[in-house]
Amino acid sequence: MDFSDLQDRLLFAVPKKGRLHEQCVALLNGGDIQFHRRNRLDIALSTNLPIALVFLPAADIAKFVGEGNVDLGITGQDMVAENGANVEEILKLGFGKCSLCVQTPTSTSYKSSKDLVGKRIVTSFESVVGRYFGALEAGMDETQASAALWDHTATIPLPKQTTINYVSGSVEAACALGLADAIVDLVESGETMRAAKLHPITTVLTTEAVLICNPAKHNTNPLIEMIKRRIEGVIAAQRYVLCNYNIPREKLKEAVAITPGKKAPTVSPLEDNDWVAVSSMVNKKEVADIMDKLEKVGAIDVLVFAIQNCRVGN
Ligand SMILES: Nc1ncnc2c1ncn2[C@@H]1O[C@H](COP(=O)(O)OP(=O)(O)OP(=O)(O)O)[C@@H](O)[C@H]1O
Ligand SMILES: O=P(O)(O)OC[C@H]1O[C@H](OP(=O)(O)OP(=O)(O)O)[C@H](O)[C@@H]1O
Ligand SMILES: [Mg+2]
Repeated sequence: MDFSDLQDRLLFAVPKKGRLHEQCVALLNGGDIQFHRRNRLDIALSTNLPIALVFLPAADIAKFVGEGNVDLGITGQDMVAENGANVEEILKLGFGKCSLCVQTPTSTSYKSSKDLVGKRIVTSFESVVGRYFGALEAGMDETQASAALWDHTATIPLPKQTTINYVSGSVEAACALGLADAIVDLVESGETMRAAKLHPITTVLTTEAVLICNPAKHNTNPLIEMIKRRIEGVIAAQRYVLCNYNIPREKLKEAVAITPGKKAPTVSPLEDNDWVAVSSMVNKKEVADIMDKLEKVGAIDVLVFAIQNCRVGN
């Protein structure tokens, strides 16, 4: 493969490994973006669309999209902040959710991030943490310092009193090894933090996986909007199920209040005039509760179907 193979193709970067990789591949499959990735090759040409998939470390994707080397990508919002990348977030994907937290040993009594000004911090998020402590040193409170991370126009001085040291992984080990007074790293379940005898002091930012594009490219290539709609459909299909049931006409209002649907449920007449059939999308997580409620108001033949794929209104 060489440069000419990529011409006239939309370049779409996805994490090559790690936490976001599998779910990204599931989105590509669900959206019928077909590709064959040859062993050890990080670029795969789509076999059914004018797209080239570029498999990159999640940490680099925001930078490549921001600088226009690739058109579209999936990465974490934390990576967008860390790279200070000028990208357009076009869709939140609902996975890779976690928080970037300031953490200290449980044996210490620091109460807030302000207490850590002048101390030694170890992190993989050198830029975000530098700006965060720079903002604290400049007199901002923690909420203002977090907000300033997303403000491209804010000029934040580098921290002068606080020492920020970079490590590429296993950040939680730094305090026990005597390298740091506090660390800043991602927390999801909290298991890693607790195992290292750390506790959270402040949340610097919350993050999830997002579809991002280069701002100059969004309106120039209709494929970007098409991919966004396809991925939205896959996510909605994962999130919702279709619930069908029969209900006495006189109870319809109560039942519809339980299953209002995305826009409105479909109500169809039955041969028996006293009854109607209802079909409605419901949130998968709430389905058992909804079925209990439907039964209580007199619904019968309640059936729940998985949705293979869908397109829903916004
Ligand atoms: N524990 C977690 N729970 C949810 N999302 C996470 C978690 N850890 C990381 N992420 C998200 O996934 C992104 C990529 O993290 P990942 O750990 O896959 O990258 P990495 O650390 O560079 O790779 P690896 O850990 O394989 O070396 C992060 O930027 C963040 O948005
Ligand atoms: O709150 P938890 O559910 O325990 O998840 C948080 C951990 O997950 C990530 O690490 P990862 O597993 O990617 O390892 P790494 O440090 O080598 O990147 C992150 O850096 C935390 O260490
Ligand atoms: Mg990791």
